[in-house]
Amino acid sequence: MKTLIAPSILSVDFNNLQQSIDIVNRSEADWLHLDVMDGVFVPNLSFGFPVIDSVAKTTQKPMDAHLMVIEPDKYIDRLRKLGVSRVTVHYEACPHLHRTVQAIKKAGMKAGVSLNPHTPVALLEEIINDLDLVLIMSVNPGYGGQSFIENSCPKIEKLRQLIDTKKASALIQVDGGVNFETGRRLIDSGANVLVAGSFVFSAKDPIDTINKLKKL
Ligand SMILES: O=C(CO)[C@@H](O)[C@H](O)COP(=O)(O)O
Repeated sequence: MKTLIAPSILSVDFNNLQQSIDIVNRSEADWLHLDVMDGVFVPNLSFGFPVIDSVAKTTQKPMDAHLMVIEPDKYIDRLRKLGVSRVTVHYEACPHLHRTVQAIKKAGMKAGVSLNPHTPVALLEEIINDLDLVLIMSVNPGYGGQSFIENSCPKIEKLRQLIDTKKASALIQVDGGVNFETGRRLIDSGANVLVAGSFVFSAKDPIDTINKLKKL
């Protein structure tokens, strides 16, 4: 399948949020990635429903929400009402992960599970067939602009093997430190969806950067 690109707006200038949404709209990006942080699960706050509500009014791309929050179940219904298509929760934040995944799907959205860099893919063995997506964090979540963690490529290879062995259909998404060089290696390791924030929005030509990532 073709690689999907999901630009993250975490590192944009929020004074000019509409300008960033327009960039994504005019590019070949597949999804718009929304990094929601609660200051508890990760040591940073980002944005919540009011911003997602504004974004929803003008984005032409499906919204892909990555919840870096404790108790994500509380937010599923509101995300659905705002028109979010995909919700990804953290394995490390969900003691009843199966219930959370089912709740996202019951609400009519695609369900993803994200793994922090230290969390082994083998922990997904019993739930992989219920998932639409697995998000491998290639940085410790919380901030944009961090360095890519090298172990992410072998980790993706292990996940690809698990998905194939279990005949599952989950997409493999990767987030953190994605650029042309790491993106190429991630795709070679088996990734399907690349999230890129600072690399896109600090580029001279963000639209061209998104389109080139798509062609990797
Ligand atoms: O979820 C996160 C950070 O927790 C990411 O979406 C980052 O925002 C990716 O940023 P870059 O590494 O591409 O700047």
